[in-house]
Amino acid sequence: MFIVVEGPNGVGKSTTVGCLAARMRERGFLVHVTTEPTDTPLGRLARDGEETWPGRALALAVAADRTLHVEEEIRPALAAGQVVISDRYVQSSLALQQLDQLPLEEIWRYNAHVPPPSLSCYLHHRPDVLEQRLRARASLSRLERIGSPERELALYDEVYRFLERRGWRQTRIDCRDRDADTVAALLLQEVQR
Ligand SMILES: Nc1ncnc2c1ncn2[C@@H]1O[C@H](COP(=O)(O)OP(=O)(O)O)[C@@H](O)[C@H]1O
Ligand SMILES: Cc1cn([C@H]2C[C@H](O)[C@@H](COP(=O)(O)OP(=O)(O)O)O2)c(=O)[nH]c1=O
Repeated sequence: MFIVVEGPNGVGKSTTVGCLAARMRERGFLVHVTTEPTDTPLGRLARDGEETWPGRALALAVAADRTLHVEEEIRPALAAGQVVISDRYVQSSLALQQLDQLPLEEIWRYNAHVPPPSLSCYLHHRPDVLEQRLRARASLSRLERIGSPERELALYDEVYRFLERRGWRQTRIDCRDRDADTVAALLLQEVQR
């Protein structure tokens, strides 16, 4: 089982992934948690380049990192019988690289070769709450500065419809008035279904 958690900056992806992993481990699953960009030389290069590179270079670097992530980490963990939960995957590129004016079809071409997850979980929330959370951060990345929670939510909605048409298994969870563990419990129900 390969589960990905997606959504705009500050929506609670990392926190929810932690809660979902804990709930699954309690139920006896072997869980491997991972994140994109990865904590590898290629992933760190993409993170460092985000501030200054042209959008297309960043899109390609992130797609290269994802390709290696699949081959060297995700597939081996799945083959070993682990459940893999990734904080960000293809949807992040389809949404975020559009902030750099790249067309959706071009971003899709860079990512079309990686396997679809068993389930992609899109977390969403009210834009004003996300804005408040971003304001609490010490610094913002370039993409956080040029985008906005409202724009990111609109892009993720568009990407959700785009992937529906391509037959991806997805679920969309409203995080309003739900703590991270409640969101994780809802995700687990979806996973079990
Ligand atoms: N469901 C939730 N309800 C309230 N606060 C949350 C929830 N999920 C996450 N948070 C808080 O929101 C902030 C951003 O969460 P984080 O997991 O870092 O988001 P992301 O990984 O999507 O950027 C953190 O301070 C976290 O504690
Ligand atoms: C996964 C992914 C990340 N990124 C960029 C967005 C962010 O600026 C940067 C780091 O991702 P982010 O999830 O914001 O990392 P963290 O919260 O750990 O700092 O990578 C893309 O541009 N496309 C992608 O597909």
